[in-house]
Amino acid sequence: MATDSWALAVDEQEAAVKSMTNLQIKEEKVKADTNGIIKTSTTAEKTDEEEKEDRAAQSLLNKLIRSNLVDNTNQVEVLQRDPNSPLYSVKSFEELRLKPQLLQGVYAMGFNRPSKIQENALPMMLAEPPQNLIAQSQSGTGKTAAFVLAMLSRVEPSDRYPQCLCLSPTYELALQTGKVIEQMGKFYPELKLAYAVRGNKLERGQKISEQIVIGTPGTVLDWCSKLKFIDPKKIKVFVLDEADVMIATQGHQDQSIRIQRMLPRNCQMLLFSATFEDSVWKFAQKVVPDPNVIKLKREEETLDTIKQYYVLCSSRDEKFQALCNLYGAITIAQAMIFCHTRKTASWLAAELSKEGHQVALLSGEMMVEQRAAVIERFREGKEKVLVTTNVCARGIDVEQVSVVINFDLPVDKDGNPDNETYLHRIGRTGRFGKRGLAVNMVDSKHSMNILNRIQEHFNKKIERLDTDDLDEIEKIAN
Ligand SMILES: Nc1ncnc2c1ncn2[C@@H]1O[C@H](COP(=O)(O)OP(=O)(O)OP(=O)(O)O)[C@@H](O)[C@H]1O
Repeated sequence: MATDSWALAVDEQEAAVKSMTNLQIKEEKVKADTNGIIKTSTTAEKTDEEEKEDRAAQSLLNKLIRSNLVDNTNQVEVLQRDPNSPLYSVKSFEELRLKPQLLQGVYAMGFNRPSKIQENALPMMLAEPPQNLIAQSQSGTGKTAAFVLAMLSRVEPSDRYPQCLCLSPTYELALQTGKVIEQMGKFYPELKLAYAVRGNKLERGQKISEQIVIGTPGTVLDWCSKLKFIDPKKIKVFVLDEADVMIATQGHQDQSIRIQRMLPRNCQMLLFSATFEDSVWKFAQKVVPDPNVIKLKREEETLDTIKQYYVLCSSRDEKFQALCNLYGAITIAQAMIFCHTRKTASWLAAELSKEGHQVALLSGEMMVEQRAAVIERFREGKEKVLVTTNVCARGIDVEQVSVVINFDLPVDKDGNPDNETYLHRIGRTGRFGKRGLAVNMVDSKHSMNILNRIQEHFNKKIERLDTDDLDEIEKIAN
């Protein structure tokens, strides 16, 4: 499969960033910090809640760091457009009767069997006549691979015009999906892919010959209407990926609907989303007529297998001291330390480094690629401790983390306990029956009150821990 040279340049740039050492990143951070202190503290003093959550960045980050499927034991929920037609599901890729080149591509990617969502979604997407589908499941469950397989199955390589159109919310996400298309289609040398993204300028009056086009709504709309590079009437498969991220971006929703209106009636429409709020569902119904619907619930997080403690302190410095006392015990495994603000996270990482501990800092000020590099190193165990803020670490799964320290307890913007975040931070440590450890730092009456309310909410006792008592620390670590 051919790749445009500019796309290659982006790849190279990305690879260069990925290969940056953590030291470089840390040095950059230090520079940024020093500048920040001299200049102003406005960015540093923002709380987590004030930081605008950037869904596209979060989604890209997840894609960059993910190397395999996330585990999910929930049942897939299927709502058929025609409830009387038989429901097919497959347990192997062979059963799908894919073209041999495609099956080869699937195996070359190391896939042995379909993921949970793929078991049901693939037969539906590949059925004749084509059926429309709305699918929702959390990130990392195999949605991208599923629709890429559907597009590659429907495309006719000898026809030299666009037949499949895929919309992504951002330039970077489009490139990531493009990579999957290239990997899976690598035994199809005649198949070509075009990127309809800003900066990819074509000559006016040109018609593109690539069979698959992936791009962002604005540019795709221009290519279909104003510039007429694509004849929308010839599109057989239309994919709208990351619908929840898409509608969070101003203008994308309208542009997507306008594109969809130009497509022929018999074009297969597929929409994917990691979450399914009402707004996403309304949008999905506008762009996908007569859909089948597939949903896979998130894996539930529980506090059952987690030992929870709190440490009573009277100031931030005392919290730091308590953390240092605990340090030996927590670094037996890998630990994540959560702070409320970027400023505290930077301070804490710097202080721990001064003590000679090797820690990684994940901060909202970093570029997505830098963040991915930090997480990658942490996953590889190059650092055993990761200091971060909640916004930054939301949705990131690092399976081997078994210790979570709440340097600051999670609170919402009104200062009330944020139980959901507490569960999400801690719950991940005890997954798949593994035992986990959570330590909460409490430094005021107010935070003690928050802790009590968290205990009440989950109806689980959080034990007091004395970090000066070495025997006790030893006990919790084992
Ligand atoms: N059947 C499979 N067997 C093994 N690995 C798979 C399979 N399907 C997908 N994967 C891998 O699992 C990871 C997650 O898959 P994919 O990116 O398709 O998930 P997703 O649901 O689209 O996630 P996101 O919402 O973040 O885009 C990828 O590394 C992908 O290569």
